[in-house]
Amino acid sequence: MTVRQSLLVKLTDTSLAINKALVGAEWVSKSSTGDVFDVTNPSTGEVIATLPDLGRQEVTCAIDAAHVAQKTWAKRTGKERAAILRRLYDLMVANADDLATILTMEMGKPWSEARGEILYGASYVEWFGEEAKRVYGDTIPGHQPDKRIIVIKQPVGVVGAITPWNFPNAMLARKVAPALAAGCSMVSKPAAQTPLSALALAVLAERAGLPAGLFSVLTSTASSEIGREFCSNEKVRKVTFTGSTNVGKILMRQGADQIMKLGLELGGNAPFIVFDDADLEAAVEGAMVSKYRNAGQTCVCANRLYVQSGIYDAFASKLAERVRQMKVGDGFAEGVTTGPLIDETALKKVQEHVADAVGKGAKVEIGGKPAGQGGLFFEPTILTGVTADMLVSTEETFGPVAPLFRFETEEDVIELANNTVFGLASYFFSKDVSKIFRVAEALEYGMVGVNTSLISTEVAPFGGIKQSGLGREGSKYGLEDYTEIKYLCLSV
Ligand SMILES: O=CCCC(=O)O
Repeated sequence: MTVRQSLLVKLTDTSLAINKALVGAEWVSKSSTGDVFDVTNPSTGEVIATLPDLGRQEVTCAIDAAHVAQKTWAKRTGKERAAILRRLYDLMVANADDLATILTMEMGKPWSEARGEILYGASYVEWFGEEAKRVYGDTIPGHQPDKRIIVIKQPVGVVGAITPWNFPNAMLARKVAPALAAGCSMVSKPAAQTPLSALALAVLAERAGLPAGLFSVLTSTASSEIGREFCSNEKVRKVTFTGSTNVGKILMRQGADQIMKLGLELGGNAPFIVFDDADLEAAVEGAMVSKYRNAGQTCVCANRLYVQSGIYDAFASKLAERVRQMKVGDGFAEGVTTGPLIDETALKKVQEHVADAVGKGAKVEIGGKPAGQGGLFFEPTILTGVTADMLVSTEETFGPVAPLFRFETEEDVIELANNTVFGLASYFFSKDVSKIFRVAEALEYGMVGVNTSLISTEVAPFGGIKQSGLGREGSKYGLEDYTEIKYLCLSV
């Protein structure tokens, strides 16, 4: 197993680039089958590491270790758990440059954006470390004179986590941090495209003093096999997953026999609404951040931009002015704002969405095609004259394409925005206070950004309704999702 020189030479601390998987207490360089898989840099297509391709045998080992380790961990005080998480947070910040380099190499996003993700991931570790000391219960006045009722919260136990490639550090950090804070253990399976960031996090967790066995990182291409084991192994008490709605449904079905506790952060189809009375500059800035962050590969990315007739042309032209200044390329190159898409399938989907829209009458204002000389890059794109019969209206594009729909009234746009099975993030821009409350309450979404698209933070509950998922990540609610409520009834 190897990590290639092209990655190692970019690191200050090369021991963060690991070519082994962490199974319980053991770093393993060989799978039981001997299978391996390559990790490639999506900007160059070059192989940067070869890792053991683990299967069911290693998953059960990791779960067994997590089961044993969790019992002791749960007995530690919140303050002790907090101290380890604080050390992990400090290590993540101290090593942010290297962690960002590993992330950009395996995922492609611009290095400064990758560094931002590391700090974002670290913020969850800091937050949940602090919250570890505040897993409060409750007392309830008894229902009979001799009765006293006490509510306590206990860790759910072993958690299986499946995390995505688009935020290889932050999505894992915001699962493992609350799990550990609550007294759970975690067996994680990062996306096969981006396992190196997860392994680096495990190295730092070990350095922070996390007891062995509590946090495994399984490198594998066998996602469905591992998901099935998570859902059917009786030692696992919760499965947390960030990814597609289709896979979320499969996990729900597979977990049914065990009544598995599930945390699901699934697909979105975010509406981004600009009313005539919006602050135009703020709306354009919001669209830039929401639409083009991570080359549009974010579950909370604006997918459908609804712009009211009176401001449509001005918004389209100002947005195009900003998009024209964007630079596509390798995430390590100076001034690059947009990296590659993750793979060929992603590129094909974006091309298909643009071709479908154009075929049905949309106009490409800017972009609209793969960028540069081949590879996985796609030009930041704006489509105008977009209508509800186009694929961009119903499916998540997951690419740097902003389709601008025109609307006339508040009632119309609420209906259009809610006309989807998804309910993750939504955004709107208006200066009218009454309208702000009306629209925010009418949007059927777990998160609503009002005059801002910067909604992701460790202090707020991130999550969706409808087919966008179950549970919340971040905030006090994110910790509660890793606890069980037990009530004690005392006769005195
Ligand atoms: O893609 C999913 C999550 C992105 C975020 O936390 O802002």
